[in-house]
Amino acid sequence: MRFVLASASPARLSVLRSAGIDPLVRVSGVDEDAVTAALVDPAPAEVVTALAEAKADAVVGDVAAVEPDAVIVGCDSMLLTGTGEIVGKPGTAEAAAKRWRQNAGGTGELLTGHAVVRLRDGEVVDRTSAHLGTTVRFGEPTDTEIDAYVATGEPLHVAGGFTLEGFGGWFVEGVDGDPSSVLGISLPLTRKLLADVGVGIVTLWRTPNAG
Ligand SMILES: Nc1nc2c(ncn2[C@H]2C[C@H](O)[C@@H](COP(=O)(O)OP(=O)(O)OP(=O)(O)O)O2)c(=O)[nH]1
Repeated sequence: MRFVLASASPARLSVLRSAGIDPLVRVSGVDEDAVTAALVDPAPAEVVTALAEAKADAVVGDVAAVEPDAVIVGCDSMLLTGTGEIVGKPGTAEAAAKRWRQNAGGTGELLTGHAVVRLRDGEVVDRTSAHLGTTVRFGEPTDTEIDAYVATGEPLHVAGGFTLEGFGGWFVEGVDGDPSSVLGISLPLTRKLLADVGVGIVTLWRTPNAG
């Protein structure tokens, strides 16, 4: 059975590879704004879960044609700020700097939606989804540090404008909860969701002597 990651995220791919999975990557190209706009007064967790489901569903046809027996995993991460705002990737240097000035010294909750779709003989036979929140405690970078961090370009393209394991790590005091979920995919939650559709994660691990 093949593990399919319906994501362009290098972080998600790295987390999975480090944990013994060599996914087939299929980028969904989902219009996240359109999916979100179709939701009626959604709670933040509903937004990330709906987006994860849309991403997984978007690649079912392509995957079924090449891997009729597969599990497809889609994810979406956003930051629920201390002021109750749900934000994605800053996209610009100005937005990233502003995000850090607002985050500094406070906490936020990094929400990651997860969706799993199981294919057998090219047909969807099961699906499940859930979200996970991880509390992030932000440090207090100086203006000089914020400017330098933004100048790396890193915060522009990640949810909430920070990373745990990259340049952002200097400015994150800690997390309460699953750190892999902050990187973009929760390993323990994905393990549970795979079990819910009858797939044991250890059956998907690369064999020890694989090249
Ligand atoms: N390396 C790293 N990336 C992070 C961290 N926190 C969030 N991210 C990344 C993971 C995702 O790539 C991105 C969140 O954006 P999305 O969930 O929309 O995924 P993305 O657009 O990257 O790809 P996708 O929509 O799944 O094809 O932020 C972190 O601590 N470290």
